[in-house]
Amino acid sequence: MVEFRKSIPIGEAVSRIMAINIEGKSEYVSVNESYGRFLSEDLLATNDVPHFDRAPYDGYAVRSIDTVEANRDNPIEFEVVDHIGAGLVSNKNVGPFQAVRIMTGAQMPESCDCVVMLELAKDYIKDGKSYMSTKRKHRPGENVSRRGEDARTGEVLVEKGTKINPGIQAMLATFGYAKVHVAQKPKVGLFATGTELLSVDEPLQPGKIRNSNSYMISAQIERAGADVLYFGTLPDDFDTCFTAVKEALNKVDLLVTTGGVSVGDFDYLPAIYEKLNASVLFNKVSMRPGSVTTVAELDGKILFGLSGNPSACYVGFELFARPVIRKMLFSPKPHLRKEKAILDVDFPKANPFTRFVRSKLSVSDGKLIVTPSGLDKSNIVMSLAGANSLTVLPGGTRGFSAGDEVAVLMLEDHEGSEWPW
Ligand SMILES: Nc1nc2c(c(=O)[nH]1)N[C@H]1C(S)=C(S)[C@@H](COP(=O)(O)OP(=O)(O)OC[C@H]3O[C@@H](n4cnc5c(N)ncnc54)[C@H](O)[C@@H]3O)O[C@H]1N2
Ligand code: MOO
Repeated sequence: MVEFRKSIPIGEAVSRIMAINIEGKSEYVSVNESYGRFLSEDLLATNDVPHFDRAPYDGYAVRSIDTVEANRDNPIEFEVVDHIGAGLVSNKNVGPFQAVRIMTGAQMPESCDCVVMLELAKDYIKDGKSYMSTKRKHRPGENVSRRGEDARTGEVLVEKGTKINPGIQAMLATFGYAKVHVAQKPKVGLFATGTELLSVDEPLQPGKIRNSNSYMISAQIERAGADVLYFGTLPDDFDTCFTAVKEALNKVDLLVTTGGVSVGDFDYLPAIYEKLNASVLFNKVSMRPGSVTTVAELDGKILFGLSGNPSACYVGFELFARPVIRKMLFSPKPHLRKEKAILDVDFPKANPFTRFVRSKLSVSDGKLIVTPSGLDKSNIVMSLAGANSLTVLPGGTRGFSAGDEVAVLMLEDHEGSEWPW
């Protein structure tokens, strides 16, 4: 007798998972190791940037008031009293019609309020002294990079939960964060179940296939920002699977398995959850692919029983496991980014279930266009490589036509452009 399963809408399934009280933890790592990690605290400016007025050009620092009379027919002469490069500070008190030759990045002398660029100055020696002259009137503050123009002390510059990119790396160094608080990477355990599974280096045998889900899901776990603890493959044997899952749970924050969740004679995951006394959040979702996805919770750990069918497995991970990982990484928006796009092909057949079609999103004439990246069946592997998105086709009584506007979930990878742009 096949057990009865009550199918729930995808939104309800996601809500049940996200309602589990599971929190991320923080750790303190060197800035050298922080690229690609997620901030576990807001990033604050610890000083003004720049923290002194400075020259943004090579030139002469002068008092703007001394240039008021300068014009094409009336060059104004300045005595050059000092010469500084970036990193040096002039201690000269610059008086009327005096100048400091200053290089880009150097701190402005106290009494100067503008910089005459080298290109607008003529320099010469007279009676053994250095002079320069300019024919250009300068405004107060002209060619000066002001203290605090880039950032002000105490400003929140980047919010908690943001992935550290090269620009944030620059900020961290700018503010002297030799170490930074980031989210600990959740440890996600992974098993692939199935007696039919061969390893990547084995030759094909009758009735057997190579295990591709482990490699796919490992990459998805890493793309989401977590660490993988790969426990290998398991045969379709209840006792072996039960012991392996039970032991693995002690070592991980989340556990992903692929295969063995349907109603077949060797689909043991549902029975394993029962014997573990885990509370099953759902075991059927009104979606394709991934309808058999079964998710349970035990002692604050979530067990994701993903389908063995590769496309169903892929979609199940992105919709159900990824947001939990991102939540543990403090992301305020843990779900896949949603955009609207124009469908490029017809889906004439109505389907009672919401479909997540592996698809390729591209921009054409300023519009987002989406087209399937291959065959739309749950056992398909090949459509995944070219997929940068999942097209959402809500279940209902009608099909969809080319030109319809649809929701698209983005999978984060962006293709480059041809040259020239
Ligand atoms: N009578 C019914 N049969 C099936 C139902 C149903 O409702 N009633 N659901 C179908 C749907 S939908 C799906 S999806 C599959 C899901 O089955 P399982 O998740 O239990 O997965 P398995 O049976 O173990 O495997 C399915 C398929 O995927 C291949 N596979 C498994 N593991 C891997 C791997 N690591 N790498 C690559 N391929 C893998 C496996 O060989 C099977 O071909 O059930 C339907 N049946
Ligand atoms: O769960 Mo199956 O993947 O609906 O296709």
